Amino acid sequence: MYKINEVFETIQGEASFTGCPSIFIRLQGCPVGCAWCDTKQTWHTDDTYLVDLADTVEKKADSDYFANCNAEQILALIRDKKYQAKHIVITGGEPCMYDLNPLCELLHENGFTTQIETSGTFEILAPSETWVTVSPKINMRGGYEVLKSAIHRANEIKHPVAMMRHVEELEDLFEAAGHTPALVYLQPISQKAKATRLAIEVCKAKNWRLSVQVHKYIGIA
Ligand SMILES: C[S@@+](CC[C@H](N)C(=O)[O-])C[C@H]1O[C@@H](n2cnc3c(N)ncnc32)[C@H](O)[C@@H]1O
Ligand SMILES: Nc1nc2[nH]cc(C(=O)O)c2c(=O)[nH]1
Ligand code: SF4
Ligand SMILES: [Mg+2]
Repeated sequence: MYKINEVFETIQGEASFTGCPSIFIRLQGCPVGCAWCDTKQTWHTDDTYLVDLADTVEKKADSDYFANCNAEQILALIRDKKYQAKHIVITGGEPCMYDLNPLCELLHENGFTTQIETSGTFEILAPSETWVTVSPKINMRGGYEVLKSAIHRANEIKHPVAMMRHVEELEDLFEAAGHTPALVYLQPISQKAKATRLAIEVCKAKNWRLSVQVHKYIGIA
């Protein structure tokens, strides 16, 4: 069973797939606790907040209600909504708290591509065709070993930054993992001007890329 916080169709606003029409599946539950997290409503998994799957579709505002369902029910919902997007982003919360193989395999069999957004603090259980965006949460839950293997699996890194220390921690992680992925994005935390300036300067210096959460600038989900 997957706990679904919300399902909606939008434009991917972050990293390599920016601009790609996408169906977002936001899973409930995250024990990592980033102070600046923009989806704190997904942290808990208290079943007193259970609703029907239909009530998680295109929520008008962030809420901590969620539905329990299986992969077939998610596919049926997406079919029913007649969404045009062929790319599905599974985010959270922390989606890798779940085994994502059954869900991604079913979506692939039905002609969708999949992407997951993960903190790298849990083992990544997803097919090799799934595009994995790792946003490593360093010195948080899970420990360095899990994070290091996530760096090797990642198709891209997307690292939230506000201070130079965040950049240094990322470089230390690449060093410890013995691997620097080809695609490294820096994402300013909460659109702060100082964080954005830092990200721009570091991207130029290291030939990394900038990810600015386009959806927040244009006011879409
Ligand atoms: C909400 S998280 C959910 C997926 C997963 N738990 C993770 O952290 O990757 C989705 C993405 O948003 C980023 N993010 C969360 N809050 C942010 C903020 N205030 N500013 C910039 N990026 C943020 C995360 O680092 C991650 O890349
Ligand atoms: N448009 C849009 N793009 C996104 N990319 C990653 C998101 C996330 O919350 O994981 C997100 C999101 O919430 N909305
Ligand atoms: S790991 Fe992701 S969902 Fe969890 S607190 Fe951090 S940013 Fe939020
Ligand atoms: Mg978001």
